[in-house]
Amino acid sequence: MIEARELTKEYGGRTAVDALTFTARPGRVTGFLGPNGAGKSTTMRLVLGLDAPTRGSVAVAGTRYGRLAAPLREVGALLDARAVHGGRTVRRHLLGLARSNALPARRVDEVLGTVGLEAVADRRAKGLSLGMAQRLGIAAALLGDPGVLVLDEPVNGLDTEGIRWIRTLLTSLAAEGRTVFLSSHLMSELERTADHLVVIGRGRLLADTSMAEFIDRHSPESVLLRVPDGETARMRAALEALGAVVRPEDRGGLRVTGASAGAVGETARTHGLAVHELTPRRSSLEEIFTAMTREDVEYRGDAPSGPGPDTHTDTGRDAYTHTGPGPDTHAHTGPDGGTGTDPDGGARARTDTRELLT
Ligand SMILES: Nc1ncnc2c1ncn2[C@@H]1O[C@H](COP(=O)(O)OP(=O)(O)OP(=O)(O)O)[C@@H](O)[C@H]1O
Repeated sequence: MIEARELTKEYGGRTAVDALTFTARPGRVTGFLGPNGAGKSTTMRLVLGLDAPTRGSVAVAGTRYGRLAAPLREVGALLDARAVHGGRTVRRHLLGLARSNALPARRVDEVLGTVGLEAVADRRAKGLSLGMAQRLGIAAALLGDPGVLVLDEPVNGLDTEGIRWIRTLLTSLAAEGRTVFLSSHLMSELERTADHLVVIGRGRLLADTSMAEFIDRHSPESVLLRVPDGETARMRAALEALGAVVRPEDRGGLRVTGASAGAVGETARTHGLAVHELTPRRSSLEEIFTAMTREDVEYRGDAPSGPGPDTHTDTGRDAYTHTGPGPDTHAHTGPDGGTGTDPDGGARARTDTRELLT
C-alpha cells in the first residue's frame, strides 16, 4: 500500500507536488498519470524517500520509506533504467544488489528468468538496448520479492512483445496481492493494464478512481452511425428532432451524442432508413486525459492539438525545455536506489527520454 496525505514538495518558490492525497492499494495496478511536469517523478521520489516532503507525508508498506528495515524486500522501484553502472554485467549488477541487501544469490537467476534476460546475463549494461535496460530495471525491482512496486515509465523502449509481456507481468504481480504503482505516457497501454488511476496536473490531484469509473464518468456515450449517402440528411434531421447532436466523423459516418444506440436504431426504423453501421462508443483514456489536463500542461509545443483519438497530450515532447528555478538538480535514480545529479542538466536527459516515447 502507498498512502500519500497532503503530500507537498516545493522547490524554491515553486510547488511541484501540491497537497496530494491518494492511496495505491494492494491487489491492483494503479496508473499514475499527468502531463509533463505535473509532478509524477517528484511524487515517486518522495514515495521512495529520495526527497523529503515540504509538508504532508507518504507511507509505503505502512511506514516512511526511510524507516523500512529491509527496503528492497518491501518496495521495488524502477525510476531510470539507464542509471546502472555501464561497465558491470547484467548478472554482476543484480548480484551486487542482492549481496548489499542480504538477498540470496539464487534470486538473481530467478528474476533473470522472470524478465527474460538469461541470454544476456554476461553482457555489460552499457551494451543493452533501452528495452533490455528496462527489463534489467524491472529485475532489480523484483529482486527482493517486494509487496510494493513503483515503476516510472516501465514500458518506455519496449517493443510490442515487450509491452505485452510487461502487461501480463504487472497484472499477475497485482493478482498476487502486490501494490503496483506505475506511470506511463502510453495511454492505450495504461488503459489496458491499470485497474485504478491517480491523475495529477500541476502537482494537484485531478482524479483518484477506478479506471472503469473514470471512463464512465468522463465519457459521454456516443454512437458511430453509417447510413447510405443519399439518406444522411434525413437521418440527421430525424435524430436532431430527438435532441441528439450529430456531426460528421473525419473517417466517414456520423457521430451521434445524446441518443443511445437503441434510440438511433429505432429512429432509423421509424423513418424507413437503412443503417450500415451502428457502434456505441466511449472515449478512450487518452481522449479524456487530454481534455482534462489541457489547462495543466506545463510544456506545450506549437503544433495545434485538437481532440480525437490521434491527439497526444504530450505535445511538448519535442519542445521540452527545462524552466525550473536555478541549476537543475534532478536526481537520477537507479533500481538500486542510488541517486546522482546530472551536472549537464536534467533537461537533456529528460529530452532524450521524451524522444523515445511513442
Ligand atoms: N530537483 C528539482 N529542482 C527544481 N525543480 C524541480 C526539481 N524536480 C522537479 N522539479 C520541477 O517540479 C515540477 C514537476 O516535475 P516532475 O519531474 O516531478 O514532473 P513529471 O510529472 O514527472 O514530468 P515528466 O512527465 O515530464 O517526467 C516541474 O516543474 C519540474 O521542473
